[in-house]
Amino acid sequence: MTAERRPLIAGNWKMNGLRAAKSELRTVAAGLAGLSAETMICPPFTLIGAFAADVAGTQLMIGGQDCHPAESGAHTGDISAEMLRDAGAVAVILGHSERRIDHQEGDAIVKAKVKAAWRAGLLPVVCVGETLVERDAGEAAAVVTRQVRQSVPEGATAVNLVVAYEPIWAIGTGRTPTTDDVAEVHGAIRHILGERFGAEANGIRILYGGSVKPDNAATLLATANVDGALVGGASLKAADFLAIARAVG
Ligand SMILES: O=C[C@H](O)COP(=O)(O)O
Repeated sequence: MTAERRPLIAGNWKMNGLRAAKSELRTVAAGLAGLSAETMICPPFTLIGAFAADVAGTQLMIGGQDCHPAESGAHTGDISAEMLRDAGAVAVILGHSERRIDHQEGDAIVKAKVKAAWRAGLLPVVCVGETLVERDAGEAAAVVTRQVRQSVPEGATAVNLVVAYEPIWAIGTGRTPTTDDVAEVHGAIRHILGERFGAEANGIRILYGGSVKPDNAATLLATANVDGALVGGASLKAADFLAIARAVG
């Protein structure tokens, strides 16, 4: 991490959480005072409005987990970036591997969604990551580089883009790459961002995600070019999420 990249610890609740989970959110918001990291919780769509109202005035931000590329229209079941913004979200996770796999989302649609996020004034957190087969074939850096090239539109800057590296085989499994492997892939992401966006790339935050827990957070967060974490399971427990946020040096 560098002085020019403020660490971001983001929690992705995925399809978890009912209204009663507000007490967990309040515990998180109340525990953030004095932390150096920015923090964000991305609950399911159904909780965004209530959560955003609840944390107003605190340093905890609320984000969405996906959006449709269009502003409005005949897209049953979808949510636009403008709707997220209207509900109180300030950011949106895009291209998560669970979206890429469950909903067959490719880089082109992710790119269109990033443009939608920018149109609505949301900060996109663009997820990339390799499968275990690709990792074992030595292709992790190449796969992730291609995803960044094809998922991120022209016009990315230090303030309008966050990238999250999430090796698919590390998500929810308790397995993590070695810090050398994380550093290699984050270095590759920084490199392709630099090729495309010049000096702006030095300010773009690159998060690591995949089985981040209180006991491994400090090591992962101290790795070169790791500017924060995208936390799944451990973000559902306020104590664990706060412990991860405190692990930022
Ligand atoms: O978006 C978060 C990731 O998919 C990581 O999930 P996890 O921390 O449960 O492995």
